[in-house]
Amino acid sequence: MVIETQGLTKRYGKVVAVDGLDLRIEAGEVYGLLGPNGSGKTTTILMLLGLTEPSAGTVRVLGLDPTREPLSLKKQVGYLPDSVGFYNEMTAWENLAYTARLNGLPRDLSRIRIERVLQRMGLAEVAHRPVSAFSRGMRQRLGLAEVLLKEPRVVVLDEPTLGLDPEAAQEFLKMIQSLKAEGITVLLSSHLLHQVQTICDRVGLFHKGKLVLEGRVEELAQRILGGAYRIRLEATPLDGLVERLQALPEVSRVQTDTRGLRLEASLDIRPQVARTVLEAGAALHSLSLEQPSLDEVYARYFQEVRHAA
Ligand SMILES: Nc1ncnc2c1ncn2[C@@H]1O[C@H](COP(=O)(O)OP(=O)(O)OP(=O)(O)O)[C@@H](O)[C@H]1O
Repeated sequence: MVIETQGLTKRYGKVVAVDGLDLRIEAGEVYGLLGPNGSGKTTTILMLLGLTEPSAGTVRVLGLDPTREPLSLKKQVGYLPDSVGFYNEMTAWENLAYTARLNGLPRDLSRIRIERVLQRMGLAEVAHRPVSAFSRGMRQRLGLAEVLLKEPRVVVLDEPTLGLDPEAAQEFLKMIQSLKAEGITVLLSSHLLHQVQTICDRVGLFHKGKLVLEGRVEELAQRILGGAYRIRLEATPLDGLVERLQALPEVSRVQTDTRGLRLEASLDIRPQVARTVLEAGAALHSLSLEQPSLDEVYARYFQEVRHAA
């Protein structure tokens, strides 16, 4: 087990930021800590890194106690905080060289590694430009390059896609995923389930400091939402459409609301939906894939729990 916590708890006065967390993450896993603002993700990360001390419970990362052995831990665990600070007037290369020096890397080795990480993060061409000219996406990639300089065994990323446009976010997620191929264990936090679900092996959903749901993404989406895909459409007239759409084998439910129809389906069947609407003689005004929000997953989860009780 690369990361293991038992009963991990952090209190700030009366606030219980993290409440009795039992987390087990294996080598080479990409694990997503998910949850709304204030649910305890950052506090958990800080305890895993030894940057804040637990109020109760135990933490082991690579077998080390982060509070007692912070230096050994820091050598093997890379951390990308939600906002990375660079020296703006320095170039990407100079920033990395500075970090390498702080990490005590010999000059020759540091040169080789800097080349490698810049190349890998797609920053080789801008290596000698000042960081002040970098976009948020480039800064994040430089942040990850910096983390990879020490060739860590574990990488922890706090809200890595925050503030990135969808394309930059996808690109960055792919880079994170590529770490897995090298056997690096990745822990990332996010409140965007739909964004991270493509790269995580497992996710844990936080709610008020507690891990309320954990598992493989497909299982969760399938289990909690009954269908991984939400399709929204506007068409006129709606008469008879609900029945026709309901009859599609992939569709598990159809709902009408003020904006039109909403389907849940086991696959992305937008082409079949379009065909069905047109065959019904209706006009199709819009058709899109809706991503389930994390709140919805929670809502459904609690509904299910109540129902079971
Ligand atoms: N240093 C602190 N002092 C007091 N309370 C804190 C401190 N840090 C966090 N908290 C509280 O602990 C709870 C969990 O916060 P945390 O930052 O871990 O959540 P989060 O899930 O990371 O949220 P976000 O998505 O906003 O980053 C919140 O209620 C927060 O207000």
